[in-house]
Amino acid sequence: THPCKILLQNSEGKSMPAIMEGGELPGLLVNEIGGMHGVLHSHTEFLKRHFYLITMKELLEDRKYLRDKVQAIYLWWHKPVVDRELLQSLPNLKVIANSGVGMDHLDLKLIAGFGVKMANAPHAVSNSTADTGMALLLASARRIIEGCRVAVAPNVEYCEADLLGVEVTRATLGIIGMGSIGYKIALRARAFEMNILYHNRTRRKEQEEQLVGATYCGKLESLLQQSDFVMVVVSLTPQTRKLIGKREMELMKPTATLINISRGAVVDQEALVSALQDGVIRAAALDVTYPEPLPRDHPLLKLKNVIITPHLGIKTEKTARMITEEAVENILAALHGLPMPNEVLPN
Ligand SMILES: O=CC(=O)O
Repeated sequence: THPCKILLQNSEGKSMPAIMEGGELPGLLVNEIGGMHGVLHSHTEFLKRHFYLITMKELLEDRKYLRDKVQAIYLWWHKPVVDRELLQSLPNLKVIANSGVGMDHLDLKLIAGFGVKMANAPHAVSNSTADTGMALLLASARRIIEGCRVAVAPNVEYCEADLLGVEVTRATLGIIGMGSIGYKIALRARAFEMNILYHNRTRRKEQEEQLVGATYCGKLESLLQQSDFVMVVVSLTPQTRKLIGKREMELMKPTATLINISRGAVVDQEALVSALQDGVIRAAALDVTYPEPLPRDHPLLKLKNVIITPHLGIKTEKTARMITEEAVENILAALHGLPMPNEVLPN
């Protein structure tokens, strides 16, 4: 057990770890409590067992006292925005914990330059994100959204052939990115008897053994050429920006479906619109786009062969709770000078 788990367990319902001088709880800055961009109301009791909660509004109203008190920030859904001005205004800030795995919204070098540590929450999110990927795959293959529209609009005329979908069982799934989410997708795909290919910077022999029968494609091209479904699961970095562009879509089968559950910018969206309009690929299912949400007049919203969901990836109540627990573990570790379970370093 990580030492922080012990800290958490000890403090559950009992006395809280007193970190600041005089036994005060350390200040934790959050954007707001509840509302559109705030930590969940239902998590505040748990957070308050460990921290003195401070919202951005309170911080801006108070100036000195609260600024000195803040030792940690918990970013809920990318908020508050961490910029130089905020970092400069918090002299005792030691750690920032992010409520998810992707850190592309943060300037990691800038934050590290202030001597502030960072953590993400990779374990909490992997199951629910993999579920979202499979949900999109199945919905697109079996035309669930179109079918639903037909079913609820009683006067719509349709012929059976219009709703013929693609068979998922024993189809080939190409997973781009074999991290913890990619692995969970492969586990699910195995239950659908899918033929699994994956591409990753480095070969993951251990995962291959556990999955039995997942084949490594050192070349992305080879995965794209063979797959009926291509699932994008890599994090967004300068190396993966527009990883899937015109050329990559042209390598895919015309019957193939592209599913993106990572970040919109990993796929070249203009190239995707053309590929879908021209029948270069069959369909796309996207949980992520750029920007989010798309402007109402965006061409992707007019295409019939696209499913778009509003970044639902990690959104279940259980995952949200686990994310907050993982964040608290990381923050407590940093504040106690212990190794953080999920420290993220600038690369
Ligand atoms: O988008 C979700 C995450 O980064 O975990």
